[in-house]
Amino acid sequence: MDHFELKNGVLHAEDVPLPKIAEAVETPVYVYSRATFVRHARVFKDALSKLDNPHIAFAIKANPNLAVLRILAREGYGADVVSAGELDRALAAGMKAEDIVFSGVGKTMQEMAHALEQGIGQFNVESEEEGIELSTVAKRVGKTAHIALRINPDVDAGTHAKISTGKAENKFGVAFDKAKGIYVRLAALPGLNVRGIALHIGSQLTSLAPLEAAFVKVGTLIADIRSSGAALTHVDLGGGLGVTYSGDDNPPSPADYGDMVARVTRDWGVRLMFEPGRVIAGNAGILVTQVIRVKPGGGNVPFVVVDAAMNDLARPAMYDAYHEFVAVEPNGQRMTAHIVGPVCETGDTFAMHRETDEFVAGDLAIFRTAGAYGATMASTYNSRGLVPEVLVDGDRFAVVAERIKPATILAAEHVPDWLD
Ligand SMILES: Cc1ncc(COP(=O)(O)O)c(C=O)c1O
Ligand SMILES: N[C@@H](CCCC[NH3+])C(=O)O
Repeated sequence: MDHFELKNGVLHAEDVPLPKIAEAVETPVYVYSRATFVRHARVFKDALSKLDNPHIAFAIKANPNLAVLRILAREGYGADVVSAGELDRALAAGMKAEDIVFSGVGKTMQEMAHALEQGIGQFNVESEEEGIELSTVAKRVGKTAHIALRINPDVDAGTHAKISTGKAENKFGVAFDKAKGIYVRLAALPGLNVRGIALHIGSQLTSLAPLEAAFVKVGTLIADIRSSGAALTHVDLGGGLGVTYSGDDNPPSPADYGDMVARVTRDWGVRLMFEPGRVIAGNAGILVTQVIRVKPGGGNVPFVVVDAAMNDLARPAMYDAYHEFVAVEPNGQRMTAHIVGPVCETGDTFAMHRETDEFVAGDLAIFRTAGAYGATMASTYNSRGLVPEVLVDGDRFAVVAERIKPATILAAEHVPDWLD
């Protein structure tokens, strides 16, 4: 259940009719529900209630909007960041530096220094080389870097290849069989407090089995590392829990996930950390769009051309992802159509042969489950603007990210004198 429902035949975000937002802000526009974010944050936290003081760091790559981060900060969430830009957003939203974890294979030394100066809680170090550089930077700025070593458990997460992160051929983490040696060597370096292990095997996981398999491997590694005399007090289990995009999906519930984690980690004696992204944000947002026109297509299946495109919502083009597409004011009739955007790419196709509400030019529609990896992955391809974001709270709403118009982007470009 989310907070985007039909009331008197019109889709609402909480208590706000979507046509009202479309009229005020124009389309396309991302719309978020504060109540849904809060509910998801609490459901996930409750699912971990059997654990002793778990740390939850929202993976802000999923939705870095400042207002969204403020909601989660108020729910006691920290952040998982992958760049200095994300770090600064989390801080700007009111998240405490000590509650922030810095992941990513390509942290630069400047980013490391910046994060240390801010007092960041933990670096999830993804290679021995990175750990050595971090030691150098920590000494230089006179701070201690608390680190977890990200391991690559080489398990198949059973998700789309482009969002799988825990197979040996993926770029993330250090090889499982090298982890103990790297851990022990990094622990001897100055400026580092090597305190734990991190892992994250992939996103949109619809089964707990690969997660459990990876966590069991971590259990053996913990014992192995401790047997060498090294201390290990923290384990970051990452994110990855899937959400429902279509009725055919059946992702595990946060409660089932929490039970599995409690069972597998019972004897670890560590503080557990989590990095959920999609499960918090996915169904807390939609993309509102308007039908530009309906044109005939081959085999009598029409194209419904909408004003949103692959540059606004990249997931269907990148991962063949399914997003439910429904009318804001359904007339009760149905049609089968291809749903496409205006961008000049064949891949700018949201759905083929989709059975959906009947549409004519001018109708409003939404793509559901667009709150995670939606606005944040937008680009300006085809010199289109960046879609605005609106946050709804009960019967009020606010623009929480403005539309960046093509003219603004054009104004940031310059023709050098010597071209004249
Ligand atoms: C290191 C890391 N942590 C957390 C996440 C969040 O994942 P999800 O949105 O699937 O929960 C990701 C993205 O997959 C990630 O790469
Ligand atoms: N962008 C991806 C998820 C990436 C996860 C990052 N490790 C998606 O939309 O599904």
